[in-house]
Amino acid sequence: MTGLTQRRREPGEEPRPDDPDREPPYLDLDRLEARAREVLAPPVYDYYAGGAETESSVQEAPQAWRSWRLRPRVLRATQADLATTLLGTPVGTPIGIAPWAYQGMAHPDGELATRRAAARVGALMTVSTSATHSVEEVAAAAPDAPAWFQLYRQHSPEHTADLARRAGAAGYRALVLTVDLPVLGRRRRDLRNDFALPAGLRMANHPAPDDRPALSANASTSWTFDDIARFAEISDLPVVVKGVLRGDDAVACARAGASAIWVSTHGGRQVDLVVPSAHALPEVVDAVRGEVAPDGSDVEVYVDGGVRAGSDALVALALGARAVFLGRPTAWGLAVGGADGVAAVLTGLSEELAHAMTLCGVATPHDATPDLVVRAGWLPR
Ligand SMILES: Cc1cc2nc3c(=O)[nH]c(=O)nc-3n(C[C@H](O)[C@H](O)[C@H](O)COP(=O)(O)O)c2cc1C
Ligand SMILES: CCCCCCC(=O)C(=O)O
Repeated sequence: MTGLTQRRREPGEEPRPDDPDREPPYLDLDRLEARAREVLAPPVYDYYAGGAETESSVQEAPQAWRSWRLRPRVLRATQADLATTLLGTPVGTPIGIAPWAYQGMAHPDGELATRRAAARVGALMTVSTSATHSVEEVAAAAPDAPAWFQLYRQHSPEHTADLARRAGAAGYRALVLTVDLPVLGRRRRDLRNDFALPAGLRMANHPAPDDRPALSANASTSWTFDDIARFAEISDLPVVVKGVLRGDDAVACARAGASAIWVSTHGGRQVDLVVPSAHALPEVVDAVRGEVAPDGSDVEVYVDGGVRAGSDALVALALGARAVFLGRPTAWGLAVGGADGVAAVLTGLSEELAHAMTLCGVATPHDATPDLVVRAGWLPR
């Protein structure tokens, strides 16, 4: 729309959908989510956005990062470099992609697009068991880029073990056991919508991929501590345990053979009123200090949940996370812009993190130490 027919926009007014200068707002994640909501079918949007029960944990997660304050170091003339290693694998940024299911609902290329985006920006992607492309198809989308495979226990033990083996054979660098889903959380939006995978999409790693399973609150996916060493052996991969929120559990996982602990509330989709990741992280980091992974290196700690800005990520690194993972922001990027959208979200937040690091006198992720943060005394703990 150009020329005389175009009404001048008021300051702060959103461009209309047919406005050609309507660039996707990749750096404003609330607006990006609003844009994704326009393009997604309502039950799909609800599935991605929603959480357990009242969703207070979904709301609280980003706020919890903001209950910390940064203490900048000055006079350091710092040029930030985001490169680091995760379980020995070099990555270009400590901001990675958390596993999230059914990406084909957001974009026809689904996980393939996300994987290509991660490869383009040097970020690590974790691929969900509940993917709409198979473990091998996603690996082949960017064969040289590092990725991890997230494993859910399947009804048949043989099928679960087979998936672990296939992940190893397809070149994934770690197996992520998600332990916070012994049963599915009570997600009121999905119950109300009777949510199921839309026709035409398949659960590609499922034994009967053309089933259209509804998310069932009764499907038990419990792991035990014994599974940690067992799956490391089956796959020949290091095991990351995802969904840990307590120091005692973190130590028990490390002693059972985990190479890394991933602090997560599953995006507030499992337990409502759960302690936010931003507050659980220090306890877990303290607890695993001195714990040794099977290869003799230190047990690493990662975190996700409500990370929406570079400063949130810097707080997480300062509290001891080696990497920070994004869930929903990458879903909104995929829905709005496919691989370009995911890459833009990752690049935007990584640039913000580098900027925050420079402003705080932090040269590398390893230089983000606990003295850099303090709890904001005037906010509820
Ligand atoms: C739509 C959706 C699907 C998810 N699917 C999985 C999954 O298949 N496996 C898993 O371990 N976690 C899953 N998660 C949890 C994410 O890995 C991650 O913990 C969470 O999204 C991080 O919070 P954030 O969305 O606020 O960034 C899912 C999260 C969302 C939003
Ligand atoms: C019975 C397992 C379904 C898991 C679906 C994916 C997931 O983790 C989610 O949060 O949704």
